[in-house]
Amino acid sequence: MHSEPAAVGAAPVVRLRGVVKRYGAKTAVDRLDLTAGPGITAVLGPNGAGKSTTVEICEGYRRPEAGTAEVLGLDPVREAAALRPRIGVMLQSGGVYSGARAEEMLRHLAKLHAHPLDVSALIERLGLGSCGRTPYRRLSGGQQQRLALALAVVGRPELVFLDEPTAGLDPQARRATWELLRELRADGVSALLTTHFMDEAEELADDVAIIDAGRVIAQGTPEELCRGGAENTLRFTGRPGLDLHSLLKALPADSAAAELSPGSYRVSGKVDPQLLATVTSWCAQHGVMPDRLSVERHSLEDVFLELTGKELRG
Ligand SMILES: Nc1ncnc2c1ncn2[C@@H]1O[C@H](COP(=O)(O)OP(=O)(O)OP(=O)(O)O)[C@@H](O)[C@H]1O
Repeated sequence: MHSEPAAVGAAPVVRLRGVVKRYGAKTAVDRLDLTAGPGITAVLGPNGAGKSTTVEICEGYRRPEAGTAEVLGLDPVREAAALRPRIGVMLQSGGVYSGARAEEMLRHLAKLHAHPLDVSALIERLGLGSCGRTPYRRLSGGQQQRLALALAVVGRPELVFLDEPTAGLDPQARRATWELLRELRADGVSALLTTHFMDEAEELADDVAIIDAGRVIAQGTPEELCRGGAENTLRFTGRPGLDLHSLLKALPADSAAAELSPGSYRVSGKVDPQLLATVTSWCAQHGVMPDRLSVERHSLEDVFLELTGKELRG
């Protein structure tokens, strides 16, 4: 289920090959291959899968023990001086002087770039208007996080790295963050983000890479992953006690049918238009009116669970 990113033919913004990173005896990243094209790439994985380490390697903060890393065609460690002005990094709170005020910091950083975003609009967009003059240390956790995002993008980088950009934000701030990232994408800014939120990946990402135990185990658009990773389910209600052996005889060999509770049926397998037609035609032959007939597509969450055997939050 490994496929190239959405923008086929476009130069990758990130290309990792055989990357290994160990912390003592612990192999955090294990011969990892990842190609991210332009647009938004979400990296999903259970706790401890190696997501942050992978992003830190791309940012040039960690040097891999083996393998190669290329970001915008450059080596993030050896060519850091050339790369830094072209990327944005969302730092955790440690990177900011605690007495600095939000707006001052943004205006200062904007001046260092040739084509910065409009600072006032960015402050407004991220709901930082009321705290523009507040020293950093007095901002709430959510405000500090939104400011970190603003600082990462104000210089209009070609590529921005975001490690769990919306963790801990309220729903409104999450939506505002998504909208900002979509606008930036339309403006040609690419993003590589880690997230624990499936809806974030489904809403935002052009491409999703699922990491487990230090390796990319699946990659594709959310649609590709949902289509390729799992079977779908068809549900209907009818009168209780239908002859499921007879129904199964009409269905392809790899299908299954069950009466979950009296009168509530589930058919699983390769649910395609042909299977749907077979079920409804079998119902017609047996005088059954299939009420509440629905086809449920597997979500990214189902695919993730199936591939990793783990919930997103460990
Ligand atoms: N500085 C470090 N020293 C020792 N071990 C580390 C260090 N940083 C990470 N690890 C270990 O390496 C593995 C991968 O960690 P990493 O933070 O990259 O995973 P992650 O997917 O980002 O996890 P999470 O979702 O919990 O943030 C984990 O087992 C972690 O405990």
